[in-house]
Amino acid sequence: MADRSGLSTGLVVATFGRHVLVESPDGQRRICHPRGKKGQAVVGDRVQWRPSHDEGTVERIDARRNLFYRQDEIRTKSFAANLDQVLVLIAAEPEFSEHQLTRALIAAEAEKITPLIALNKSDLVEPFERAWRRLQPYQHMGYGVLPLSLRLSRDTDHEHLMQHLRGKTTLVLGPSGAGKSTLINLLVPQAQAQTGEISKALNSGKHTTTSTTWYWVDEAKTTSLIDSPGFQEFGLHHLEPTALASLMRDLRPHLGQCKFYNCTHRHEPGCAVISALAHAEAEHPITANRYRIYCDLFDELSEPQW
Ligand SMILES: Nc1nc2c(ncn2[C@@H]2O[C@H](COP(=O)(O)OP(=O)(O)OP(=O)(O)O)[C@@H](O)[C@H]2O)c(=O)[nH]1
Ligand SMILES: [Zn+2]
Repeated sequence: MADRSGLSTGLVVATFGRHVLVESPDGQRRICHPRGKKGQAVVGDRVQWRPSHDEGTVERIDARRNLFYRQDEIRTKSFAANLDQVLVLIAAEPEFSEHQLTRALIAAEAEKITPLIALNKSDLVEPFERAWRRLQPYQHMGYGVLPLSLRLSRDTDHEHLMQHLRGKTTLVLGPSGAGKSTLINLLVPQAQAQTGEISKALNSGKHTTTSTTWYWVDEAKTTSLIDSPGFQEFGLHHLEPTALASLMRDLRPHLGQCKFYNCTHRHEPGCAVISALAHAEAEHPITANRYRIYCDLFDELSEPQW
């Protein structure tokens, strides 16, 4: 419904280039174009839009609770907003990257939302045990790890997943081959149809294919998933390198205990983080892998941005 200024509210459910698909509270969807060069709306944005013919223009983007960036080799770009949760789906096979996992956890921590890790393919017993062991430090840090076998235990997995997802907007992130499509099709059986509809709407408008997409899981529209095909890594460039350690749950307990108040924890004498590295049995251990990832990210965030 339009207000007196002629503006209607809506939710951005897909994006394609600078154009967005906006869903009205009554469920109607239409393509909206940005007004001028103002900020780009992303999936999850609540917007004020104005109809023009059978399309519309986005006039305003409502204040965001949070904003997430994705990154590839070339650039960083905002792509999702107003999330409640990030679900990192990894699997026994292919072997997951701790670097990617850590980036996801840091991106979520920076926005004060709780990430959930799901480890798929528990039917592949040996690789699963290996992967589970690799995740032990993360469980120790307090992250929940949900074991799944989307192939063998669909019904129980469905129930367990829903216990975590119900009532929330969750971004699903997973490296290729972990089972992300399987998971989305399990939770949103009509996902392919929804995507088909979106492509149709876009093709008729001569737009390119959609990237990030919002799916309603339930008819009452209380639970939703966001899928972003090809999405592998969060962009972290909006973070200061000096903020990194406080966003890593294993490093955080050591902060404030280094000799230098502005310690970067990379080479300084009397560094509590470096000293924790040497003591695997400490109350808050730091693994060599996590420390290396910290150093890599510190360097990455210290590089100038173009
Ligand atoms: N063994 C086993 N295989 C599974 C399980 N879940 C999914 N797979 C298989 O893993 C492969 C990848 O699953 P997809 O759902 O296509 O994975 P994806 O993450 O969407 O991968 P991309 O399409 O490459 O992005 C498929 O061959 C699935 O059948 C599981 O629980 N156990
Ligand atoms: Zn230090």
